[in-house]
Amino acid sequence: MTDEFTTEIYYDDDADVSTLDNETVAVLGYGSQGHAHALSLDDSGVDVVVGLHEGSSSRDTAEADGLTVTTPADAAAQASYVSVLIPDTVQPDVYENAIEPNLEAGDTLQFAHGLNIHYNQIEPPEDVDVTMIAPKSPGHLVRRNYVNGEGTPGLFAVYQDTTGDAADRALAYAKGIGCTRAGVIETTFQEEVESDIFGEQAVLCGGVTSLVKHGFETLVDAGYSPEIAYFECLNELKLIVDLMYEGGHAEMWDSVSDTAEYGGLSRGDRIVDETVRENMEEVLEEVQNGEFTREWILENQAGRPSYNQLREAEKNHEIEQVGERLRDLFAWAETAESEDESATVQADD
Ligand SMILES: NC(=O)C1=CN([C@@H]2O[C@H](COP(=O)(O)OP(=O)(O)OC[C@H]3O[C@@H](n4cnc5c(N)ncnc54)[C@H](OP(=O)(O)O)[C@@H]3O)[C@@H](O)[C@H]2O)C=CC1
Ligand SMILES: CC[C@](O)(C(C)=O)C(=O)O
Ligand SMILES: [Mg+2]
Ligand SMILES: [Mg+2]
Repeated sequence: MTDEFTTEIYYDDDADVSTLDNETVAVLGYGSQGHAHALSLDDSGVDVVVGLHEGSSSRDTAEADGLTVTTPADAAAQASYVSVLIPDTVQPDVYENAIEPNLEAGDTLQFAHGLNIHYNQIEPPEDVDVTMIAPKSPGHLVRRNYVNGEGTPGLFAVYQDTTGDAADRALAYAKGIGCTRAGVIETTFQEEVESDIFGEQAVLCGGVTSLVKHGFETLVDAGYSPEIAYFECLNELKLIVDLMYEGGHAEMWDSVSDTAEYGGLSRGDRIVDETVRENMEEVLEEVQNGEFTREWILENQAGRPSYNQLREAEKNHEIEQVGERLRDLFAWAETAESEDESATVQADD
């Protein structure tokens, strides 16, 4: 733990996986986060049971990975610690039908994202602990980092502590999936939800793909080749972001040419200008006042018409076609794939 920051950060020395020695952890879902948590907890010596609905396509994979799989209701009944790692939109229904009837006093109900608790879609009984361990990473990288002996930063929050042990148990879980190797930051459900949804919309997923597409389209419309535009606006972005990840903006500015540095510093704010900042503030407000979540719930109730349309348009964008062809041609794709396979092989071992 350190007191140099505005919030607590917990590391390996602050957590003890053996806190979970007498518990069974039910991991509900075996998707992006679910497979990573279940496999890493299992490797860390925690007793894990995976809960998947009848007919689930993930069932064979989880069983082939050597895990015990049962239904969500049965997993919740067996466990004293229930980690809810199914899509946010199905959680309220699964909670009502499979989890809530099987919760006992003193159990832990845990999330990797606080949406359903914060926006009151799930209202747990008062006699259970409610916690959150939210890795700040896509699940597949959480697992890859764990297998490689590295850690993934995560957020940690306690919403309800009836046992008095909620924090110790959640930190034990965080250690079991490798998060305390990198650092786990204490927060609240509200802060996690609002910052996470804003971040994925404005910067990480929505903002960056939109920036990339606008850059790509600007070059292609001006007559440059789509392949050049792909390398310039998408492929090289990873390499630039890798430098920012390692040493902040300074390391990136240091590594690029003076021409790029002057051009970027003098032009960047013209591209992402004050109107973008105003748009970001609007998007944040829609998250804070619940408008986005209401829209998302209604979208699901209607069968996801807009979501499907947006996905289709994204899939059909020229940059995706060009990228698919280019990635097939180049050696680095093979290297990345074989690295992934070796991580999976080790994970399966
Ligand atoms: N994706 C990420 O990296 C991150 C996700 N989170 C949070 O983690 C949670 C899980 O997200 P994510 O990992 O993306 O989820 P996924 O979409 O990857 O979860 C899919 C899994 O859930 C199963 N599933 C789907 N519906 C049901 C159901 N009705 N009952 C039981 N199992 C079901 C699927 O089974 P099948 O496909 O076989 O039907 C599959 O195993 C969410 O709260 C999310 O916000 C937090 C941080 C990052
Ligand atoms: C950035 C998207 C994310 O918030 C994540 C991987 O952290 C998610 O919800 O998947
Ligand atoms: Mg996130
Ligand atoms: Mg998210």
